[in-house]
Amino acid sequence: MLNRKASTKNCIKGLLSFMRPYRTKAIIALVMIVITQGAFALNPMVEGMITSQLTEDAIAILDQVPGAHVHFDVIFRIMMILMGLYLLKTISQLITTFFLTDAIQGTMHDLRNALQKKIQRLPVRYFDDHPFGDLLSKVTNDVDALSNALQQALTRVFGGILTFIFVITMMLRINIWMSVIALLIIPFSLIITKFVVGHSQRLFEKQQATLGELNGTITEMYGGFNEIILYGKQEDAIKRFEDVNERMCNASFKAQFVSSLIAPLISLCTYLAIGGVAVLGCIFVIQGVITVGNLQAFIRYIWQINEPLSSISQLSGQVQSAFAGMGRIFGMLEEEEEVLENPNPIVLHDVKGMVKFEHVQFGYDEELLMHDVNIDVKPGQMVAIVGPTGAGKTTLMNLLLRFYDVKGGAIKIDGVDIRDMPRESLRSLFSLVLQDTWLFNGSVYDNIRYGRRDARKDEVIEAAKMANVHHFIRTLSQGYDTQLNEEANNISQGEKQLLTIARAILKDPQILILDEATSSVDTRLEKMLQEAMQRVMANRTSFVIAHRLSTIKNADLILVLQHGNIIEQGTHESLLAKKGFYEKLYHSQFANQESA
Ligand SMILES: Nc1ncnc2c1ncn2[C@@H]1O[C@H](COP(=O)(O)OP(=O)(O)OP(=O)(O)O)[C@@H](O)[C@H]1O
Repeated sequence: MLNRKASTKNCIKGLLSFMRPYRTKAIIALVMIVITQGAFALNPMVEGMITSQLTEDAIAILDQVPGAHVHFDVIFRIMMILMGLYLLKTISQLITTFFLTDAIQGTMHDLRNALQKKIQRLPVRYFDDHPFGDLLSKVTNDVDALSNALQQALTRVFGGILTFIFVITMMLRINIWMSVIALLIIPFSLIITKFVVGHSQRLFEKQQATLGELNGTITEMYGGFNEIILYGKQEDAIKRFEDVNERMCNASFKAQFVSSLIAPLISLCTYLAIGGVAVLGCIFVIQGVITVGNLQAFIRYIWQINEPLSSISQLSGQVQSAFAGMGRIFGMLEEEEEVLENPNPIVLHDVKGMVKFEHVQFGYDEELLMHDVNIDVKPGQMVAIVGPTGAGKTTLMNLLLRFYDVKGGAIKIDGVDIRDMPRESLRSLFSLVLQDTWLFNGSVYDNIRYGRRDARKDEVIEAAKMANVHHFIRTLSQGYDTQLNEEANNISQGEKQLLTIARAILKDPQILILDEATSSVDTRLEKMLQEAMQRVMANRTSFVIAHRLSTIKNADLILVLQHGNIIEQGTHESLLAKKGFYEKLYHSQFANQESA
């Protein structure tokens, strides 16, 4: 499934609703931008007044007009006004940055929180089609792109528009014909920008694609670091990397070079306009139509409109990527969430742990994987699930946890359909001990306590003892305070599993789901694991995806799965006596453990 993309209208509506709590700050920032640009536009005019005054005084002195002198008092007053304008511009710019940054970062903070909350409410099915890297990219890169564009676009686009309005007004006040020449820059700049952006866009796309390739190569190399060394492929790896890196360098050079042509080309137009205005302006000064100061101010105005024009291309790229990011962000926020069908959900109390699958039908897509699954588990029973790979063992557990909904029939716990229970309350009945143990960046203590947040330290230690992991933890440099790294690769697979068993014991769930590790561990650890598993399973309904002979032999009920359906069920002895599929599976998968 592709990423859902929100329409531009919905993106803007969504963004405005996220910005609403910060509207006062945003409005203050916008008003400050108006003041900044106003002050900016007045500067050349006032500077020109000084020049005009000085020229007037100089001419009078040269003409030996009686009483002629330099009017320092007037010049001083104008300079005071000028200083006031500089100060006003600086202060309003500072206030703009403060309020705008505050409003934008607040909005981005809320947006990231909303995305995170959304991820928690999305059905598990959503994650089948949306890779982790993609979700990560939405919460980080897309939000960042939006934040940068807002920060830049709001000040520069809004500021740029105001500059145009103010500056053009001032130019027209000075002289209409000079304005016509100066404003010719605008259409020429737009033509140049369109032409260059058209070319650079394709080059940037190529650069992004090569960047993706480069990232992919790096991820692949670090992911398979051990294998590359093992097969002696370091030279190949370096060569492949160098090849992509070379292409990246070429692509980036072309994209950057072509796009950087805009600013000098627009400046060239500006110089030509200045040339034209200077010639015409001098004639007008000689004719007394305008003052020298006005001519000076006019030339400064031309430079003022050059700046926003030159930054159009840079902004257009940023705005485009922000819109792309917004489409993905708001598209995800529009995704359908998990819904609870029953308006009056039933919360179970004093759960006994009776589990029933009644004529369950299920398929991940249109095609059914399970056609008619019936299971009846009594409270406290240990159920072993066996079957070849892809038979549907994990799927059975996914249905029990309601990660997916059945397409027919029902699953009941203590006689209540799990669809009638709130999802959190259903899932709180379970503990999972999986092969792919999930430990997070934090202390050993925190990792075990994840099973029950309010557990005391002595309870955590007790659970660790029950899980046979206490002694191991004591051998770690900082005991329970030892930090596990991100992938917990500073401890072994078996030890990780013991820690998750301790977590499950601490939670004391009504029902346990356990996926036995297929990888072999040393005999001592194996024995510790076995004992710990026995303890955690005692007196509660447990489902074990079984890989060990001892498990199937001890099971109260064995479910034999093939192609998604339960083809046989019973105890080890009864199933062996049947001489059916289980017997074959037993001989191929389990019997060899007898001799081991
Ligand atoms: N999220 C999913 N989307 C689509 N098909 C899936 C999904 N998960 C599993 N399947 C398919 O459903 C079938 C049963 O898979 P399941 O993971 O339940 O098997 P399993 O018995 O647990 O296998 P294994 O022992 O290898 O873990 C397989 O054909 C698998 O390809």
